[in-house]
Amino acid sequence: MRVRIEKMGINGEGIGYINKKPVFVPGALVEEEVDIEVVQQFKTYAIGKMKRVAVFSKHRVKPKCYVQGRCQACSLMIADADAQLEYKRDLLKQSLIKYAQINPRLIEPMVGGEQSFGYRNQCKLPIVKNKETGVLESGMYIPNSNYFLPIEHCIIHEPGIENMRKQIMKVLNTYKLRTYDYHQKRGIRTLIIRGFEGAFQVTLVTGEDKLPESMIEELMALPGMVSLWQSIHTIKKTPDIFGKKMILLGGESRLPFVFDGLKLQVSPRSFFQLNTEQAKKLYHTILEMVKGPKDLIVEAYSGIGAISLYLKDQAKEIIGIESIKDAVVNAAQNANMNQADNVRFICADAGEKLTYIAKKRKLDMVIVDPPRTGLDDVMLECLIRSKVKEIIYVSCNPATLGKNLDVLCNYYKVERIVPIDMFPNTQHVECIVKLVRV
Ligand SMILES: C[S@@+](CC[C@H](N)C(=O)[O-])C[C@H]1O[C@@H](n2cnc3c(N)ncnc32)[C@H](O)[C@@H]1O
Repeated sequence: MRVRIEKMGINGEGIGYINKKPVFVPGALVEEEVDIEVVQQFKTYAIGKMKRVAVFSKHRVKPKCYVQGRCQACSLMIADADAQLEYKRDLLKQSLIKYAQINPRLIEPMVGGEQSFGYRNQCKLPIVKNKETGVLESGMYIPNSNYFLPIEHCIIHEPGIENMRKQIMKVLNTYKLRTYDYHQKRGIRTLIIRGFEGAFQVTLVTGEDKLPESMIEELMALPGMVSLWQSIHTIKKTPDIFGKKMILLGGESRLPFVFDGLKLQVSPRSFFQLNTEQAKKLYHTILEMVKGPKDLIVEAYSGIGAISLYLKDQAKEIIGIESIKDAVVNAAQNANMNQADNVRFICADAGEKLTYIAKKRKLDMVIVDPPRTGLDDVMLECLIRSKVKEIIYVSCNPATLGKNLDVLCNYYKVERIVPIDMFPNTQHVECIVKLVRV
């Protein structure tokens, strides 16, 4: 069956129509005509498997990665960089129109980056033993399946991370570690590496294993190893990658780095932006939107406090709220290291704590940077009741952003929408929205 692709979907698939019913075709691009086989039929849509491209998009390029299309992380790698920016802006536009009837003219051009590859400063990869060779391999589970795809080399990770990953895997294999066994609660589950400028923090997520001392020494001797952790994680079905128990195996407990003049440090379980260069543009745009001195700014979902500290000269007082304790401890130390006496951090649920603060204090501005799930009802209710004059909403999910804006736009006017390409080659869309109370 031949289908013309009309637009891109949120997972980076092409969308065409058969008898007005949308068909999602992974691997197809807008303006292409593709021959497909319909492999799944649902009431309101279908899934098509591409057999052949009959008419190619002028933006199609040969993917640089040998597992592109199989690992499914970089679905837009088959398009040139300019087309990717357009597709993502269009995805954002579709969501904001669908959920919140936002005027698309407010959406500015997407801010691209210089680096389309080698930008990711962290990897989180499951480890599985190859049944034929007995070798431990790091890779990815294909979404919605149990199929493990070993990834020898990922061109999205920073080269230093990839180099470290290969060296660590060599050591793990020398010591013949086993893959995690749910019954025995032993073995290795995941390898997490975070790195900045040649310095690395590594976490081995395992069962209740006692790791060999000589292996720890070998890992600590790897060039650039600054901080080595073990995370004991024995819960079977959970989206959490880290376990509750963390053991420092060697080196520093935190990874220090400099971000655009700020001295920062981060613990394994704390969040920090994955694309350092684009994060500078993200923060710079927020700074531009803050516009001048305020009395009180609250940053909800503040991670290690980087946005609050970036804005430290913009307000008499800044309060960050974050639910992960390690991140709050990092943030407080980061404030100290940057002599930011006017910035403090609280460990709490953002919606609940902001509700409490808003009852006592007048808020000039609230910055929210929630996870993909967006703002919950407590936070939305609080923002509406607090009558805060300005909101800056940093979003990594156009769908939840759209749904949240639908509520907020009864009280706020959208002033600017700036999409930033934090994850080139993937379908992920990040953007910043400035809202002003009507
Ligand atoms: C997208 S990150 C933003 C971090 C930070 N703004 C930055 O730029 O580095 C979202 C953060 O929200 C935190 N978080 C998630 N749910 C939360 C909640 N209910 N209350 C407070 N913080 C939460 C996460 O731990 C994470 O650090």
